Amino acid sequence: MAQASMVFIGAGNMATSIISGLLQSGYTGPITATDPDQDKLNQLASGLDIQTTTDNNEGISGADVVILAVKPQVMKSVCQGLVEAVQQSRPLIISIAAGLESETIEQWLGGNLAVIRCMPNTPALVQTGASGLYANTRVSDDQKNLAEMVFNAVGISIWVEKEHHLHAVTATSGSGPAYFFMFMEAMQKSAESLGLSADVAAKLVGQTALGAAQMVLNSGDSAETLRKKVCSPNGTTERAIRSFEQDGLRAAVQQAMIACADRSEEMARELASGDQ
Ligand SMILES: NC(=O)C1=CN([C@@H]2O[C@H](COP(=O)(O)OP(=O)(O)OC[C@H]3O[C@@H](n4cnc5c(N)ncnc54)[C@H](OP(=O)(O)O)[C@@H]3O)[C@@H](O)[C@H]2O)C=CC1
Ligand SMILES: O=C(O)[C@@H]1CCC=N1
Repeated sequence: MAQASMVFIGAGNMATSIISGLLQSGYTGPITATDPDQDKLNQLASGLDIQTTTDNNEGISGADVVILAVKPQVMKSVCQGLVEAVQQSRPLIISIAAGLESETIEQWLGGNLAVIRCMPNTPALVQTGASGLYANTRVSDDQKNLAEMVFNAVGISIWVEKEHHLHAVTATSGSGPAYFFMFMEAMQKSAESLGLSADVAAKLVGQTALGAAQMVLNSGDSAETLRKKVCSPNGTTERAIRSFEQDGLRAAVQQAMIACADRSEEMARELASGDQ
């Protein structure tokens, strides 16, 4: 495993997930995290072999990879504060911000830089993340391998050839965990109203989601085939599935994912024009 020196700018949820995953996967290269909040940094670093600083420029000094993990709305000012340092050392830049295009980030950092854009998701926290990656033309094969190593440490990663496909990745896996959580919330509430305790409902729903996901990934059958295998003719599942179909579940999912991808595109325009 390549042991590049990495700095995470912004020590929030996603950076914490990725750093934890990297360390658990056996990565021993130097890792630094920066954040304005010293308490947050202390909490992150307790028990972990990483460096921390509240000074972004101090953090990126000597780094091979700079992972931008701040909210999209503060990214411009963060990048502007790093221009001089990155123009001198030219590290690989990886942004995980939703919506924000690689060209915009490259411009904000002064231009002529290798930039990878990544759309990860929160299951990275438990090493079952799914990340979409896009590289601009300045990124070398070694740098691509390094980025893959970072995100494979917290799950799986896939490359997209065209940057606009990241809007679809955002609508699928970036925001996707929230859809499943919502479905699980609804199932838990219904199970409770059918008489189960909250604890039992949560356990059964969580284990069922885990089992279903593992079957989709490992059984070799499609989700459609697996669904049909649960449905006994004129049985209970068939009745439930018919009810979902009648209530328009498929159309509702499609509408929600289109709305998500549209918002991702809208954010890209707003951020590039400085409207946010
Ligand atoms: N959450 C998710 O499911 C996903 C998020 N993303 C993207 O990941 C990025 C990070 O999201 P997330 O981890 O949830 O956000 P968080 O708010 O948890 O983390 C961002 C961190 O950056 C800190 N920060 C703010 N300003 C600066 C600065 N000038 N220099 C250094 N650090 C700073 C924030 O501090 P403070 O809180 O004090 O402002 C915060 O600790 C976002 O761009 C988001 O679009 C991508 C995929 C999924
Ligand atoms: O909601 C958001 O904007 C971020 C990006 C994908 C998941 N969370």
